[in-house]
Amino acid sequence: MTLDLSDVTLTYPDGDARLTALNGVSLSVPPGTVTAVIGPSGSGKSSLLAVAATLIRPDRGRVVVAGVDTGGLDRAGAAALRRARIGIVFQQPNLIASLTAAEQLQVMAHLAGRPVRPARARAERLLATVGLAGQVDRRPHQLSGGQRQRVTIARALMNDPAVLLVDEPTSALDHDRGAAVLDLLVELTRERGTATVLVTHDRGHLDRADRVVEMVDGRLAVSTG
Ligand SMILES: Nc1ncnc2c1ncn2[C@@H]1O[C@H](COP(=O)(O)OP(=O)(O)OP(=O)(O)O)[C@@H](O)[C@H]1O
Repeated sequence: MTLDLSDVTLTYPDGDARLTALNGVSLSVPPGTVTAVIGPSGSGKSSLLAVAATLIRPDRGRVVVAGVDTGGLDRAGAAALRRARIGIVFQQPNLIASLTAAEQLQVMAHLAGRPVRPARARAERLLATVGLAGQVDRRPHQLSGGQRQRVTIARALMNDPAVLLVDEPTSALDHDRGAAVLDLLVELTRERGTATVLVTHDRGHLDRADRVVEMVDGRLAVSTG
């Protein structure tokens, strides 16, 4: 498995007590597959992604990314693993206003310590893959909402991640554009062999996923497919 969470428990401080956001969650995601995570607001979906992304360390349990047990990493080690092996697409396209689409991707190469100039060609290829061949030199304000989300998907793939974590990618899009973005994510997952986890409220698109799991009150309640 490319992504393995076993018996993960995460709590947050809550006044004098602790709030349990994840309660003994286990999830394994094979390469080249999409696991959709659904569940009510506050059930722990974003917390699950944050733990898988190594952005938050769980209180208990194991998170293994591309064969690396992240429990043994310090902050710098986790950040390096994240940059090299994990692609993240957030709900809102968090692009840098002053940079062109290609430059948004080149920054990722720079952050991973790779040379920026050769990254240009790779950025252009990836943008073409997500249907933005003609938009590489446009800045975010010159792109539609769907195009901006495509830039963030291409950016997440820039360093060839093993794990792709996607939080509500269609929430800002209408039905057809949302469907197109999800089709693209499934296609890229198959082509690149990423272990993809997709948090979504949108039950209309679930048939695209290989598996659907449901979070309820910090637990993985139902698993289908
Ligand atoms: N930084 C934090 N500090 C304290 N409590 C938090 C923090 N982040 C989340 N929580 C709490 O943890 C629980 C799970 O939150 P989480 O954001 O993971 O849920 P979610 O399923 O992603 O919700 P939504 O669908 O509304 O985004 C909630 O009760 C939330 O209030």
